[in-house]
Amino acid sequence: MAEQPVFLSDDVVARFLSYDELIPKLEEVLGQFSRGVSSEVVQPVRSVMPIHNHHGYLGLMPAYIAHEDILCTKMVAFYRREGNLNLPSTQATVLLFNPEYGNVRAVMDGLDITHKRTAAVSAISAKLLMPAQSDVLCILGCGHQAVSHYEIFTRLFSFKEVRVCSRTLETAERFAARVQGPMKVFTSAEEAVHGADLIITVTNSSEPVLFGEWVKPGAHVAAVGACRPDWRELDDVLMRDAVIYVDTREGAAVESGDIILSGAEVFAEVGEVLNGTRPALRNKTTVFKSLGMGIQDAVAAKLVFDKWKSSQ
Ligand SMILES: NC(=O)c1ccc[n+]([C@@H]2O[C@H](COP(=O)([O-])OP(=O)(O)OC[C@H]3O[C@@H](n4cnc5c(N)ncnc54)[C@H](O)[C@@H]3O)[C@@H](O)[C@H]2O)c1
Ligand SMILES: O=C(O)[C@@H]1CCCCN1
Repeated sequence: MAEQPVFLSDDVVARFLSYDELIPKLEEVLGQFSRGVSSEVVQPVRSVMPIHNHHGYLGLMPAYIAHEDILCTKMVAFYRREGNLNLPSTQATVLLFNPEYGNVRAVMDGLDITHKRTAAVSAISAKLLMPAQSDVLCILGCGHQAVSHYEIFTRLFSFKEVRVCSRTLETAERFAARVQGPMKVFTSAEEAVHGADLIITVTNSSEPVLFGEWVKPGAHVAAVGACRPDWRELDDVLMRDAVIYVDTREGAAVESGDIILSGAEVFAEVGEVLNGTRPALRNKTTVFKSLGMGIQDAVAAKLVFDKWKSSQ
């Protein structure tokens, strides 16, 4: 008889998921994905269904990684929260399967996985694309993703200054109280961005929050929000002037309003840069447009499950 699934709550997942193990696994799987051998890494573009009554969407993100025999799917609900900020903007559940039988081995809360793997992939892109001398980091948006991005970026790189700015001063100050470490809170996004070498956009805005004329030439932008074809975080000037990198070309062509509506051309997938088949143009202004991939959740879920299992 098939084993019964275990449920791993968010705090258990958080305890077993470390960036140190996650980052090399993500680099490996992003490279494999971009080699394009479809039988090795299977990941269809996620299907996304609207939840009309609540200004939300439900995304289904299946993935199979053949050589590691990982079969997984994440279900993620995400919302545009205009008014009630007490409601969460993202909820996620990850199912890890036994690929041979098809039964579910583990049901995991998917929030910590989503926060860490997204920040880790942005850090991988930054390692490849940010200016060699990067002194100033600027984070626009002060929610959950801002926290995980702050954590990993300040751990991996050393900045002379970290700036944050959100839609309201209150959310930026709440963020500053929540994370450990120095930062300057700005009330103007334009002032926060001025002179920054590395800019992370992690907002739930559907209108541009970052404008090309503010961005220092040669800077790197990791753009994490705007995951719908009619949502924007970046304006046309930035999209036109920068070299555009993505996690998946296929996903970007279907889901990224910044790419679709600006008509910008995608230069490369981050996996192609990791594989050495496309260059990292560090000296140019670069944008990494992140949308999130099921394979990223799959490698994270397997790490968590294996560690949990060996702790039993
Ligand atoms: N690319 C990926 O893999 C991936 C993964 C998870 C989440 N996301 C997306 O990342 C974004 C952030 O997610 P989160 O969980 O941190 O959300 P969150 O709701 O916790 O935080 C969003 C933050 O954006 C701020 N904000 C909204 N409009 C703004 C504006 N115009 N200027 C500055 N700040 C503004 C809000 O005040 C809030 O601090 C969402 O769009 C989410 O869908 C992407
Ligand atoms: O890949 C993800 O997990 C996210 C969830 C929210 C919307 C965008 N993509």
